[in-house]
Amino acid sequence: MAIRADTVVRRFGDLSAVDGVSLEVKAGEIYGFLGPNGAGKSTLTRILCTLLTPSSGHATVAGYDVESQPGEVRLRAGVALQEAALDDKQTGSEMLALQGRFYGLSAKATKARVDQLTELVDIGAALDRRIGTYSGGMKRRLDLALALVHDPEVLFLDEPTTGLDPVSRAKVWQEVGRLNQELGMTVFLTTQYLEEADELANRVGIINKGRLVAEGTPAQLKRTIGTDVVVVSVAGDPATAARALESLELVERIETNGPSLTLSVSDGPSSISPIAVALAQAPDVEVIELSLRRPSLDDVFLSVTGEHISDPSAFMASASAPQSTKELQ
Ligand SMILES: Nc1ncnc2c1ncn2[C@@H]1O[C@H](COP(=O)(O)OP(=O)(O)OP(=O)(O)O)[C@@H](O)[C@H]1O
Repeated sequence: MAIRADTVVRRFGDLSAVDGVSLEVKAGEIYGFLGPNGAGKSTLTRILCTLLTPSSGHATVAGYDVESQPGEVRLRAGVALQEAALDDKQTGSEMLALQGRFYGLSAKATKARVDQLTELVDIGAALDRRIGTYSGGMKRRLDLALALVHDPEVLFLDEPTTGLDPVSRAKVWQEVGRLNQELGMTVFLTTQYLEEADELANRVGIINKGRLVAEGTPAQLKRTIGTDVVVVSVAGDPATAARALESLELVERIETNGPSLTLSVSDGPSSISPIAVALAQAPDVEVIELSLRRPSLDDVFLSVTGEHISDPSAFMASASAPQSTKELQ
């Protein structure tokens, strides 16, 4: 097992940022740790990378205990955290060489490794420029290369694409996929982006308020929601609309979130007209929007927590995060 967490708790004062998380990640897997801002993703990642000790519970990485054998873990783990510690005045090559020395590689071995990595993370041409001139996407790729210098067994990526534009994001996805497929590297990736977890991860753990609330392959998780999802927005009382829909046999589950109702149904196309008729008959309810789609991981999150993962406050928080205008090029 590449990663094993057993009832890990981390408290900050009265707050349990990680509240009894147990999970296992097999060698060669990409595990997506999905949750909104403040859910506890970075805290668990830091524990697994030996940067923070758990308040209780145990964890191993590559078979070594994160508390009693941190040196062994660090030799086998590569880490790219949200706030990359890059020195703007150095060039990419200088930082990579320094990282090689830090891990005790000879100059020759470092050079060979850097040649291999620059191809892998597509940063070759920029390596001899100062890091201060890099775009946000290039900094992330350099940070990824730095995490890979010592050829780790397990790679930890904490929100690797937050703040990146869609093109840079797709590039990071491609690289992570390649590392996993070509080198068989185990990847533990935290994200607040549903598509990222869906696209990259073999298995996803959903974390909310420090607890693991659902786990499975993206397909398994979505299957728990039903075959199709109908989303209805209403003016008037959503509870009245929900009551009108509850009596329909074809509706398996209803989640109400503000004026919006998310219905799980087994057969979407044939559910639309009975749903529209039931809503038309409900007193003081006006339908603003009615749409049909396939289930997403957000529907899974909504069904286990009662909230959307992508609520506006999450977007506000990420918009004001350090990676803003300058790095978005
Ligand atoms: N050093 C600390 N001292 C006090 N509270 C902390 C500390 N680090 C994290 N927290 C709190 O623990 C909770 C979980 O934070 P964490 O950074 O792990 O969440 P996250 O899921 O990674 O969110 P984000 O996407 O914003 O990074 C938050 O409420 C946060 O404010």
